[in-house]
Amino acid sequence: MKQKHYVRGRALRSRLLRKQAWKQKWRKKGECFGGGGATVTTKESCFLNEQFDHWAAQCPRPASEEDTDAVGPEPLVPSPQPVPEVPSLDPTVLPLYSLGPSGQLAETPAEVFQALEQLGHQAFRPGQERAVMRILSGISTLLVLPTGAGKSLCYQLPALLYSRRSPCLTLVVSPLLSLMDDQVSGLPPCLKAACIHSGMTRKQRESVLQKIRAAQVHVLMLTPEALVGAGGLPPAAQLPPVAFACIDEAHCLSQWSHNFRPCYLRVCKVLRERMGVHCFLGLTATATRRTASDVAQHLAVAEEPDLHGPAPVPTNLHLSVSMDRDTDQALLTLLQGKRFQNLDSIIIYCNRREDTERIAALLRTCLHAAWVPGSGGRAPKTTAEAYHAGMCSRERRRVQRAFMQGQLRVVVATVAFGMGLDRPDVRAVLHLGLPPSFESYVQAVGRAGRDGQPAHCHLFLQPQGEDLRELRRHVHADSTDFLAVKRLVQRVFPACTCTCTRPPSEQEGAVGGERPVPKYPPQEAEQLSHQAAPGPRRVCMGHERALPIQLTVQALDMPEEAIETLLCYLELHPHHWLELLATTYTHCRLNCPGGPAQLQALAHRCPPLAVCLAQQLPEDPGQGSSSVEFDMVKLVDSMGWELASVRRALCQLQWDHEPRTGVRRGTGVLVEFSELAFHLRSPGDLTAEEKDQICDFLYGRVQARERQALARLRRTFQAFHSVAFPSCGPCLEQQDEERSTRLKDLLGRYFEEEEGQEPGGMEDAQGPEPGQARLQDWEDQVRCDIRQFLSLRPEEKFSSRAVARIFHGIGSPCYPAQVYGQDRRFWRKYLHLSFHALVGLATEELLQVAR
Ligand SMILES: Nc1ncnc2c1ncn2[C@@H]1O[C@H](COP(=O)(O)OP(=O)(O)OP(=O)(O)O)[C@@H](O)[C@H]1O
Repeated sequence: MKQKHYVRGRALRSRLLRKQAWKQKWRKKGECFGGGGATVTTKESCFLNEQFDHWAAQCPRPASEEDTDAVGPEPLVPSPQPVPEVPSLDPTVLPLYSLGPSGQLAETPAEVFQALEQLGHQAFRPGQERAVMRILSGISTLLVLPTGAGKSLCYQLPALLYSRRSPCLTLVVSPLLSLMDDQVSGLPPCLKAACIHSGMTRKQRESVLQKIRAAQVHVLMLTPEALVGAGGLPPAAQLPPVAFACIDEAHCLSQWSHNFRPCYLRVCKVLRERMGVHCFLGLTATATRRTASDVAQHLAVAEEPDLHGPAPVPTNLHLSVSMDRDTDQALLTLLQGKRFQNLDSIIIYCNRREDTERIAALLRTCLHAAWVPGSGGRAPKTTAEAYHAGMCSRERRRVQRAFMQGQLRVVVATVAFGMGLDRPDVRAVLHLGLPPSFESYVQAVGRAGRDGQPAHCHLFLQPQGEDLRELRRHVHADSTDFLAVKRLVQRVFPACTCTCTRPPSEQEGAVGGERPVPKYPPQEAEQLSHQAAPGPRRVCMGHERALPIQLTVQALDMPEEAIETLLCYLELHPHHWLELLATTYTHCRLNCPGGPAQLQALAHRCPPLAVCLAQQLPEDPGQGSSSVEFDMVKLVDSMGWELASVRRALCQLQWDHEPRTGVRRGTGVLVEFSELAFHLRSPGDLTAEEKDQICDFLYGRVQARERQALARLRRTFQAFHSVAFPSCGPCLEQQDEERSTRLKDLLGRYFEEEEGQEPGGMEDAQGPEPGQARLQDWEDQVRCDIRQFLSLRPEEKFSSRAVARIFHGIGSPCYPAQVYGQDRRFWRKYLHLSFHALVGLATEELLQVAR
C-alpha cells in the first residue's frame, strides 16, 4: 500500500518541486539532443578505453591516444574498432555539368531523365528539373514548393548522379528525428542511405560512420543537433567528400520565420567550415518572401528565390471554416454529414494534447456505430486514436503505422503528427481551433489529397477568440524583459585586462571593428547599423567564455532556447559581436589518489595542469591538495590552446605506460567534466555605451519579434474569421467554392507579400484584441489580486513580467507551472486581459510595495 507523506513548509516544497521539474526537463533534453544529461564522469565508462557500452573486463582493446578525449559532449565519436579500408577519394566534388558562357544552365542531359526513371518517375513536376540541374551544376538553390509537390526528389536525383560519378556523400539535414529511420528506409533502393541522430546508441552511430568512411553510403540524414551538437561528424578528412548539403525545412534558418531554430544557423557554418560544403539545397513549403530572402542569404543563393511556383494550397483541396459555440457537437455533426461521412482517412489537429485524447475518446464513443465505410475497399478497424509528442515513441509509431496502413480512420493529433507523412489518400484534415500561423495551416492541410483527388479541410474557429488567447501565451512565453537582457550582456562581455593596453588614441573611437563582418541583407544591415554605431577599434581580439546553461537559465529566468536565440542575434549582427561555439562541459575536477605529490608530478607532464595550478596558487599558498577544480574554458582561454587538446591532455593523465613492458595502465587519477555550458568567443573591451547599444539592439529585437508574432496571429485569426460561417450547418452537405477560393487567395497573398509592413503596435494601442476584455473593467480587481499574490510570497523577488506570466498561466524556469499552477487563485486568471497591460499594473504595484 502506498504510504501518505505530509510535508511541512510551503517554501521548501516549492523549491523541491521546482528542482524536480527542472531535473525532469534536463533529463528529457539529454535524451533528445545528447546534451543536458547529468554530470558525465569517466567513472561510468570502461577504464580501458572509456566507452560506455561495456566494462573493462569485456573491453575489446585498450584505448588509443586519440580515444582519450571521449568525454563530454564533443568527442562522442571514437573509433575503437578497426576501420575498413577507405577508398582513395578526391577531396572535392566538382559539379557534374558546367554552366554556359553567360552562366545559363546546360540542357538537361539524357542521363538525368534516365535517373529520374530509375527513381520511379516518368517526368519532372514543376520546379524539380531546374532545381536538380542547378545542384548538378554546383549552384546553391532554395526551392519553395507546397507540401507533397516532390521536393525530396531534388536531392535524391543529384545524390544518385554524383555518387555514380565518384564516391561522395550527400548530407541531408532534417529536423524530423522521429521519422528519420522511416525516411531512410523509404528511399529508392538505388540510393544507399543512413542516418545519425541523438536517438542512436554509440555503437549504432559508429557502425554508420564505418559505412560512410567505406563510401558505402550515398545519402546521410542528420538532425541539426547531431551535426553541430554532441559528437558531430568526424573531421571532413576522414569522410568521403560532400557533393552538396540539403537543408530540409530551410525556413528554420530565418529569424523571421514562424519556426526559427538558432541551431540551424550553426548548421550552415559547420557545413561550410568543417565539412567544406560549397553547394546547398534549401527545401521548404512555407516561406514568405521575407523569410525566403533571409534563407537565401544564409545559403549564399545569389538570385531572389522564385516564389511563383504552384499556389500554396492545391486546387483539389476544399477549404471551409465555421464558428460553432459547441465545437465538440459541431465536429460530430460534421463528420456525420454527407460531405465527410464516407471519408475513411481523416486527420484532426488540436492545439492541446489533452484535447487529442478527449476528442479521440468522444469519436470512438459516438461515431463507431454511425460510420459508413467509404468506397475505397479498405475498411479501417479502429475509429479514432490520439497522437501527440507526450506519448511514448512505440505508441506513436503504432498509431502512425495503423493510419498509414488504413486500419485507423481518424487520427486526432497535435502538430507532432504528419511531418514528412506521405500517405497520398488522406481525404480530410480538420482543425479544432485556430492554427498558430498560416504556415502551419498550409503545412497541415497539405497532408490531404496528395493523390490529386478531391479532399476536404475544415476549421472550427472559436467565435470569441478563446484559442487566440492560448496561442498568445506562447508568444509571451518566448519574450523577455530588459533587465534579463542586460544581465545576459553583462555575462557575455565581462571586462578583460586587454583594455589596459589599448592606446589612448584608439580609446577615443577610431571607427571600424577588426573582426570580419558577415554578409547581411542590405535593408537589415542598414537598420541594424542605426541601432549600433560602429564601436572603437578592438584591442581585445576576444576571449573564449563558458556560460553554464543551468545557472544562466535560472539567473535570467529565461529558457535555454531563448538565450541561444539572443546569442545568435549577436553573432548575426553586422558587428559580429561574438562567435558561438559548440556547447561544452566547462567544469573539470581532477583527483589524484597519490595526494599532492602526485598532482605536482602530473603537472610536469601536462602543461594545462601546470598552468591551472599556477593560476590557483596565489589563493592557496603552501597548502597541498590532492584534487583541483577549475573552469576548462577559462584555462583554455588563458593558454591559447584548443579546447579539445586541453581536454585530451587532461584525460591522458588517467593512463601511463608500464616502464618495462610499455603496456598501458590506469594511474587511478580521476578526471570529471560537468556543467554543460554555452561556449562563445567575445571581446572584453566593450565600452559602457557599446554594451548599452547591444542591450537596446537585443531588446528591440525581442520586442519586434513579439510584435511580429502577435500581428501574425491577429492576421491569421482575421483571415479565417472573414470566411467563416456562423455554424458548420452550411458545410455539412457540400463545400462553398466561393469562400474556399477566397481563403486560398488570402493565403497566397500572405506568402507573396513583403512581410513586416504591418502596423507594429502592441495590442493595447488599438484597443482590446479579439478574445480580450477591456482593462478598465478589470483594473481594480487585478490590482487587488496582484497585491494579494505578492503578500503571500514576500520571500520571492518577482519581476513584473513574472507576475504577468503567472496570471496568464505561463511557466518559466524560476516559476514553473508545476509549482505555481497549483494555486488556482492566480494561475491563468487573467488570460482574457492584455499581457502588457498586466505587466504595467504589476510594475506599479511592485513599486508601491518597494516604497
Ligand atoms: N516527378 C514526379 N512524378 C511523380 N511523382 C512524384 C514526382 N516527384 C515526387 N513524386 C511523389 O510525390 C510524393 C510527394 O513527394 P515528397 O515527399 O518529396 O514531397 P515533399 O514536397 O517533400 O512533401 P513534404 O513537404 O510533405 O515533405 C511522393 O510520393 C513522391 O514519390
